[in-house]
Amino acid sequence: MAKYSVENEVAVIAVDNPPMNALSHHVRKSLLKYLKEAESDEKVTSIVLCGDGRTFPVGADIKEFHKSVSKLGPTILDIVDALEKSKKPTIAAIHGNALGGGLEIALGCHYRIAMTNSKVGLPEVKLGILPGAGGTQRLPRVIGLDNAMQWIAYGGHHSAGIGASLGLIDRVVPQGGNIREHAILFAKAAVGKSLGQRRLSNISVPDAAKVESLMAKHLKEVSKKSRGALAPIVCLQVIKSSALLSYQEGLESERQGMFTLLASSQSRAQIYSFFAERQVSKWSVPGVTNYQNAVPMKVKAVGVVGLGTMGRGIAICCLRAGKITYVLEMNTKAQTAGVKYIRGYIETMRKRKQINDQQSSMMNNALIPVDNYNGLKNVDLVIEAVFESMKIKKEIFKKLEKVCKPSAILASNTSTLNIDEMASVTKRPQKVAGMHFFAPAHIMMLLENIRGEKSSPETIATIMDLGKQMRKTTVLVGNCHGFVGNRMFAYYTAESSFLLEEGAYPKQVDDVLLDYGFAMGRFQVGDLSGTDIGYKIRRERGLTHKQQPAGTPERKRGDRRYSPLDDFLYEKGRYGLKARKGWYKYEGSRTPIPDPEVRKMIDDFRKRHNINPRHISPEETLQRMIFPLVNEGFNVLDEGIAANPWDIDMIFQHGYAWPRHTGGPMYYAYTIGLPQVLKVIEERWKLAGASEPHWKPSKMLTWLVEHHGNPDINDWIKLYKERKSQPNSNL
Ligand SMILES: CC/C=C\C=C\CC(=O)SCCNC(=O)CCNC(=O)[C@H](O)C(C)(C)COP(=O)(O)OP(=O)(O)OC[C@H]1O[C@@H](n2cnc3c(N)ncnc32)[C@H](O)[C@@H]1OP(=O)(O)O
Repeated sequence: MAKYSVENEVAVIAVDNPPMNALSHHVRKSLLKYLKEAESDEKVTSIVLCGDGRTFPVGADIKEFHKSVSKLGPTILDIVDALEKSKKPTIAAIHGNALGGGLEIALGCHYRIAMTNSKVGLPEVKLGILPGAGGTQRLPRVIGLDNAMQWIAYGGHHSAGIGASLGLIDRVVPQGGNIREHAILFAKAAVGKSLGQRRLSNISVPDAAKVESLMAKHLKEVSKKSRGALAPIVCLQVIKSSALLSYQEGLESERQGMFTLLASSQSRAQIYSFFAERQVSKWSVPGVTNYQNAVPMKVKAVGVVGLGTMGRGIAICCLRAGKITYVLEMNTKAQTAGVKYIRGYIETMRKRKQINDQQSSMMNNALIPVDNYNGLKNVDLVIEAVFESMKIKKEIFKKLEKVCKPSAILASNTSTLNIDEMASVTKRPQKVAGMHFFAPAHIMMLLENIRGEKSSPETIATIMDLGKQMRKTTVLVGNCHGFVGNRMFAYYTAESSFLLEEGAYPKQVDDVLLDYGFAMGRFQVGDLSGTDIGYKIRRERGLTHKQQPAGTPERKRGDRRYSPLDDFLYEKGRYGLKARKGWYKYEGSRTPIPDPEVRKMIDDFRKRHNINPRHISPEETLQRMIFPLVNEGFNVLDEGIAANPWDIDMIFQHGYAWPRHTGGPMYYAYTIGLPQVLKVIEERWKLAGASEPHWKPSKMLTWLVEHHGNPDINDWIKLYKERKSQPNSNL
């Protein structure tokens, strides 16, 4: 709804639709009604449009998309038109955020004033759509084509100050000012002034002459940054119309563009992702506890054990979240290097204006290096971040048990190992959990939190809350080898090496993944993170080529298929980008170049094993990489290791850079259709057999297909659990 009042001859229309004042159908109706009322009231001389509560409208109601209610009039465009056509000056009074359709109605107003700390932007591209209420045509007319392309094709939020410097915001109201009062004064002063040039649809695009070169520049950038995504490209094409066509023709092109994008599976996937991101914080452990009833502990001081790459990144996350951060590293050289890195990073953030001087000195003061376990006696929570070895981790947990106060939570940053086994060496298993950060920890958005069998509700609530304070997408999962992300990802990696054995080369596989939308292929990523990482993990598990007793078949571990190609690569000193050679070679830049030496290694291997290389199609490559991972995703759901398919999808989007426009592996499977996915998995299982158990069709996937075909992704868990809980379900 909206609220209407008249103050000192100024009509004030305040949108009132908490929490974000989204422009839902009932809001649009009420807005248009009050606009007409203000227009026809002779006592009203000008009109202010604002938001009640937290913010100016943040856009269309995303929940209405793909539903018939979104089409019910009046549309946002009807409101924008009414505001612009008004004979009385209209002023948008912005506080909080004016985003998407919210900014578009502000663009319909003749003037815009904004609080200094408010943000403006057209982020629709992130939902796989475009600004559909004239924003693609008005924004370039006011801030120029180049800026509008940048704003719309990337969907960033911008400060009111930037908006003012580009002519979008007419006045910035300083901190502490009352936006409504300022707007009323502004509106009074605007009465009687000509509105002709204030109507943005009347003016022309200032840098229209540069349209072709700007198009080329932005198209190149978006194709690199959002590979495979449709929306940024359609946005650019539609913005181009603002420079070449009349306003009305441009609007028609916007309408067509919106139609195309709304019909695409990409917009559905991105809208799903928007809600999934928010949904994961509403965690629950069925029958035990959930985000609403568990109370987090207050965490003032955190300890980080180990100052390697992970420890450093985690310490930065803790400092940024305002924690006193004790970093324990007993090796003096490693400690000096680690502390230098952290302080250097704080300085970089200050220089980039991500933090101010005061925040920088607070973070520096809060960083406390210690060189023995006693130094951790006052912390509320410790995160162990040492090498991935159960033996070492257990020793650390025993020491922590002795020195840390009884209330302290002991967490491990393990990426694969059993949390319960670590908890078993302490007297406080209820206070033990996993906090799996992804490298580089201070950059990657994901935190995969692992609840142990005995983790208490308070412990779970505390690690989830800490993730939120670190501004990470924080997902709660259960305990098993590799948890959710690495357990599923293992099959993606394994299949990629099997593809090399059978006929593909690294670039061929990577190209398919790039076409799918990944920013980097599997082998490029391997080189970037270092081929030594995987090797050390396999060595810890006794799997590497060199650890096998004589006579062990090269391509088997136990009764399972194994590809030793990754081991051979490492043993040749090809550690990846840092060694300038890995799956690719690197000559003076980070550009991967296919290397004949790697090709020979693969060819020799095939000859030794009498493998006749065959052509592997892009379709087969993609299916072989993604479907086993999806199949394992269903096992993970079946076992309750992940609570919902969107938990898995968020792990992959934020931890493994899975292309957002596909929604993630589980949503992608839903888009393809579960019956089709199952068919491929079943065919492969027949071919591969017991030595490749990752192709064994998941019970949950099979049951869903048999009984429901391709049910809505929101119903998977409900349908399956209902059936599973029935007696004699055999599930
Ligand atoms: C013919 C078509 C014509 C015009 C089309 C226009 C297209 C659009 O306008 S699309 C929408 C564009 N706007 C956005 O994408 C902004 C979306 N919102 C956000 O980015 C954030 O919510 C935020 C405004 C930056 C605030 O962030 P934060 O403070 O972290 O709050 P959240 O947890 O994100 O949100 C709280 C709560 O509000 C729900 N919500 C937010 N925005 C919308 C929305 N536009 N529509 C519906 N619901 C929205 C969000 O889901 C949260 O709900 P919970 O139930 O509490 O999880």
